[in-house]
Amino acid sequence: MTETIEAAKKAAAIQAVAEHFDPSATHVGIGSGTTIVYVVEAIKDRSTNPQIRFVPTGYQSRQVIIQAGLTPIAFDSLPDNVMLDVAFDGADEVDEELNCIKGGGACLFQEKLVAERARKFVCVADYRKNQSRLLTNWPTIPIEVAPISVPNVLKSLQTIGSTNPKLRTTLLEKSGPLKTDQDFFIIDAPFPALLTSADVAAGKGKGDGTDGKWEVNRLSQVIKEITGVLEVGIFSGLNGVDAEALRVKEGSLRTVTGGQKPVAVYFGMQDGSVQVRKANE
Ligand SMILES: O=C(CO)[C@H](O)[C@H](O)COP(=O)(O)O
Repeated sequence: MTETIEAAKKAAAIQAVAEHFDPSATHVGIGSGTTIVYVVEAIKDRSTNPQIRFVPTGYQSRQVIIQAGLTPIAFDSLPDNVMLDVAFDGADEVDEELNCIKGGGACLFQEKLVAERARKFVCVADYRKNQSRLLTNWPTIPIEVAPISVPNVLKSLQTIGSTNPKLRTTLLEKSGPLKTDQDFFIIDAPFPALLTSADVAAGKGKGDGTDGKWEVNRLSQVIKEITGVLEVGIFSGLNGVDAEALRVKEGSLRTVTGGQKPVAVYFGMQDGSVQVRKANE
């Protein structure tokens, strides 16, 4: 089982890198988790530009870059006019519209910053993450919160329909809440499976939570508005390519339009094949 999963992650990583990593790229975002390790290995095999710099999404991600003999650069030292050519990351669950749940490994805030800064954001995952709706197999939405706000946020989440949101603790329960790279906490909030925007358009629900059902984007916005929430582990909205097109059209700031959704997700399957889900297909 573990061997099949690891082989699936590796196969997906190799194909994603072959199709989206240009060896002449100058700046590349690197996400967090176990799958990203295979992505970095594949990049290392292909990279020909000694000047290339890798932007990590946290401590673990930075270590993966360094251990591969590649050069990290901090997100906040990127010059204003520099976009990442591409960013790769894992995901905990992905729906039909390429909305993702992330944060299973307690990284989500820096992952979102990096995804939004990339011209192309590409996700790599194994078959367990491939679902038609979010919260099918993955049980909760990870939410990064300021420690002092935990009771308020838990109460607000219950008000909007999360049955039993919980503060994430370390594996050793006695050592208390798990801390993120920002020294914040993570709350894991269960909700019923989320509607896609197509579900709402097709009249399968309003998606505003009134009947207990939330649409992905609506839920993400409502959680983000709770005081004390730094970031929500739902990556939705536009993908980087569409966000860039809108930014150019409107002359607006990139961060206004977002760009958190991947342009493509590579799923390593149980039989060794790779299934690719792309935007606008
Ligand atoms: O969001 C993340 C970390 O917070 C990871 O990208 C996500 O949890 C996937 O991890 P893995 O590749 O180990 O399955």
